[in-house]
Parts: sequence; C-alpha cells; structure tokens
Amino acid sequence: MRIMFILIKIFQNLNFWTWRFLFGTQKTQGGAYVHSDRLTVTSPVLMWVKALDMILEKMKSSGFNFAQVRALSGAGQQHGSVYWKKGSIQTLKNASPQLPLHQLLKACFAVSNSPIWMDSSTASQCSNLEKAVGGAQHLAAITGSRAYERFTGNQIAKIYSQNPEAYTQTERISLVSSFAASLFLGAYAPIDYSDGSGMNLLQIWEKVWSASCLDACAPGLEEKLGSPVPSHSVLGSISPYYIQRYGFSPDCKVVAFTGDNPASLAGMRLQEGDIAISLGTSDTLFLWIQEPTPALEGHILCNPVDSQTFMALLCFKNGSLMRERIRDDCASGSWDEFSKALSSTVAGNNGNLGFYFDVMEITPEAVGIHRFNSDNQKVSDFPKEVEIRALIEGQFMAKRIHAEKLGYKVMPRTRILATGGASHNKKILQVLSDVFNAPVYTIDTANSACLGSAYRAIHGLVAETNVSLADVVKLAPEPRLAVTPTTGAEELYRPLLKRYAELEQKVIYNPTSCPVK
Ligand SMILES: Nc1ncnc2c1ncn2[C@@H]1O[C@H](COP(=O)(O)OP(=O)(O)O)[C@@H](O)[C@H]1O
Ligand SMILES: O=C(CO)[C@@H](O)[C@H](O)COP(=O)(O)O
Repeated sequence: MRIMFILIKIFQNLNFWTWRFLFGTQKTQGGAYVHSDRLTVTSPVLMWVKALDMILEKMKSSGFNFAQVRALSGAGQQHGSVYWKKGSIQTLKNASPQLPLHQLLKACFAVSNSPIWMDSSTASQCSNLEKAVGGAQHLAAITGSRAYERFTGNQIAKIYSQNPEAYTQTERISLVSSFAASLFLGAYAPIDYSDGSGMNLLQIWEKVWSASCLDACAPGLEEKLGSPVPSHSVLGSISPYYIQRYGFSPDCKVVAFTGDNPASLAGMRLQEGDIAISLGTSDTLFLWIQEPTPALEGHILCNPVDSQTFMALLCFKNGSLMRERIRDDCASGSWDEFSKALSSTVAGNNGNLGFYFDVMEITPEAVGIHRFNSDNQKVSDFPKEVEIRALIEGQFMAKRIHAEKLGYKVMPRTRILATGGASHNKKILQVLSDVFNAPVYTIDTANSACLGSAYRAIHGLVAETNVSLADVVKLAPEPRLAVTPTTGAEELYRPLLKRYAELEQKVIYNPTSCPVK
C-alpha cells in the first residue's frame, strides 16, 4: 500500500474563510463569538464537528483515496476546551456511518459553546490559582506559565463555579486537539504533553497533572482529563465510522494530536538557535530550548517532537485581525495597497512609533492604540502610510524586545523561520528581517501546523524505536531564504528598539487608571 498521511488543522478559528455560523443566537465571525462583556469568547463545538464533516465530504467528492492513509494526526488552537456529557462515549463509539457526525453528536456536550484561546474572562480564577500554589512564579515553576486567562485550568474553574451543573454532567474534558483526535478514534483521546502544557495544570518536568493545581480549579478533575501522553503516541486505529463512511483502511493509525504552535514547530523542523515567528490569527514566537527557566512572561511547553526538551512560546493576541483592521482603514482592504505603503515609507518611519491593541494584549498586557511622534509626544493619528509602517514595525519590535527578555539573543547564525497567513507577504517579511537584523526563511506552505501534523503522523509510527522526527523528515525540502536584512538596519533599529521598550512601559495596562479591560 502506498504510504500517505493526512493532516488536519481545522479546529482553529476557521478564519480561512469568513465563517458565520448560527447556533441559537450566537453568530460567530472568523469562527469566534465575542460575548457582550467583550472578555468571554467562545465557539460552538458543533461548528467544529460540522467543519470536519464538510472537509472530509469535499475530499471524498474530489476522489481522494482514503484507503491509502497509513496514519493521521492533527493540530488545534491551543487552550480551548470541550465538555463531553456523560454517556457520550457510547455515541462516539457507535456512530452510524449513514449520518454526518455533527448530527450524531448533537446531544453530546455539557457546554455547547467552548471557551477558546481568545477568552480573557477568568481573571478571578487566575488569581485564585496563583494564590493556591504559592504565587505566580511558583505556578510558572510547576506548569511553565503563570496563570493566564485563556489557559484551560482557569476556564474549567470558571465553568465549575458559574455552571456547576454542566461541570457535573461532564464525563470528559478535551482540549481542541484531543477533541479532534477523539472524533477519529471513536473514543476519548488523551491530551498530549505539549498541548497539555497550555493548561496551567501539567507539571512540565514530571509530565503528570499537578494535584495542587487540579484541586484549586475543580473537584474530580483528574478523572475528567484522563492521563496525559507523549506527543508522539499512537492512540489506536481509526474508528469504524471513518472506515465505512469514507473508506479509510482499518489499519490507519491515529497519532496524538497537539496544539497548533507545537505542530508548527514540527512543520518548520525548528533547530536550536532558530526563532520561529507565526503570523496567523494570533502572532506567536517560539524557540526550541533545552534548559528553560519559566518566568512571569511567556510560556514553557513540553517539546512536541522530543520529550526531553522544551519549547518557549510568546503569544501576541493582536496579530492578523489587527493588521486586517488597519489594512481596511488605510489600504482600502487590499494587501497589495498595504504592501505598497510599506515600500513607500522609510525604515524607522522617521521616528514615528505605534502600539496597536484593539483587544487586550497578552504580551504585554496593554490595550488601545497609542501613537508617538519622533519627540515621544502622543499624537492622535498618522498619515495612512505612516500608520501601516508603525503597525508592522511596532509588532516586530515588540517581538524582538520580548524574545530578548526571555533570554534569546540574535546571533550571526540566527535564522528566523516565518509561517502563518501573513508570511505570504514579502514586504512584511522585509520589516521583520530588518527589525531582527537576521535572514527570514519560509517553507513552501504557510500552513506549517498542517505540515507538522503530517510529519508527526509519520514519526508516530516509528517513534517507539527511538527514531527522531529530524531523521524521519530529513529528505523533506529545507526552508527557503525569503529576505535578508537591509544594510544599516541594525544601526537604525537599535535606538528605536530602546525607545519602543521605554514607551511600552507607558502604555501597559494599569487597572487603577484604566476602566476598560
Ligand atoms: N498577503 C497577506 N498579507 C498579510 N496578511 C495576510 C496575507 N494573506 C493572508 N493574510 C492573513 O493571514 C491570516 C490567516 O493566517 P493563518 O495562519 O491561516 O491563521 P490561523 O493562525 O488562524 O491558522 C488572515 O487573517 C489574513 O489576515
Ligand atoms: O493562544 C495561543 C498560543 O498560546 C494561540 O496561538 C492559539 O494557539 C491559536 O492561535 P491561532 O492559530 O488562531 O493564531
């Protein structure tokens, strides 16, 4: 049988097409529903199931030969959670191949709108968790991160305190990634170490749930989560539903699914010393590290391709959606016009700097639009082209400043590996290269999480025999050089980076002076 691997990365925000989905009164945009408090953000769980149904139906009608698939894996947005109602395991196991899954699973969820990564409504749960374990730094030392509002433990604690009935009805809690794996497996799939480290619940060193964190979030939680597993684990064979409905082979294996950023690390074949920057809905920056020191900023996750090492991650919430808003306001909704504006303005923007946070940022905690002229005076607007450059330069200066706070140093051999939707845009990549004074590489597909899922599926089949992912994919195409820094960029941006870091202190969210969160 020819070996093929299928990769699935659908349980993200589905914003590759503007998805409007009506469930009850909740209309999602870009796959997410922002509640009236502007803090709570959810997605209907059945929307994700329907998306999977639609994708597989499309593949079937295009003649895709599912019988050739030897193994599959996938990735989902990190931190989001799914609440399976008691008894759902039977529905999942006995799903009738005559019907689409979203119809069969209609009654399977104790919480129909899943909290997702964009949610920031759990401030009180975060402070409870930090208090319970002896403070923010101590929580970071155990789980790799101080308490973050989007992290799953805090989301579970909120559901338990606000909707105890739903919590009691729940027999299993999945991450978005392990939820997707469960659908293919026809059984509850375990959470993998790497995505599990985005919950504020996993002891990242020992790779077991932390009893004190579990207890601080909700009672009986360990049982509802199941035991975590290494990210390369083969979970079992594909469920009969997929064999009968789509013609998968009964031998097709399901390899543990993981988070989108961990899957991207695999897809980009990141090496130590490289820096990966994903320009998707969120912007993220991640590194492969051996000996992490968890701090109050950033996250340390278990490495998805090597259980002995780690991955450092910074997440910036105001990524593509922010760029899209400025594109719409200043470039008539056109990326071409947006790119022309970058070309028509000079590097360094004549000293004009900006901070663009339509929603409360994660790194740093700040909200609002703040523009400064070359004399550090606050101004209310910029000409359109200046606005576009200020946005892009500001986004990349923040990334370099916060990566350096994590201990990362740009070296002569530094490679930036760029991925995500905006990595298609060379003008944006040029600014990235100049601000970091390092070459930027891309891979053939901007969707490195998908590619990484395929690589991980192959790796899963041989990982038990100690073969590394690097060995498995050594014949895959290398990342390609996209842009190199412009001469003089380092001298230009060094003083600007210093100014940007100082101004950032002025815009950081202060709950006593700013009522909006
Ligand atoms: N030419 C482009 N220039 C800048 N941004 C782009 C371009 N093409 C697509 N994008 C952005 O890419 C985003 C999607 O990126 P993607 O990596 O698919 O998102 P996700 O992180 O949700 O998987 C879109 O929101 C869009 O704004
Ligand atoms: O919260 C994080 C990482 O900590 C996000 O990066 C999510 O994992 C989803 O990202 P998108 O793929 O939607 O950008």
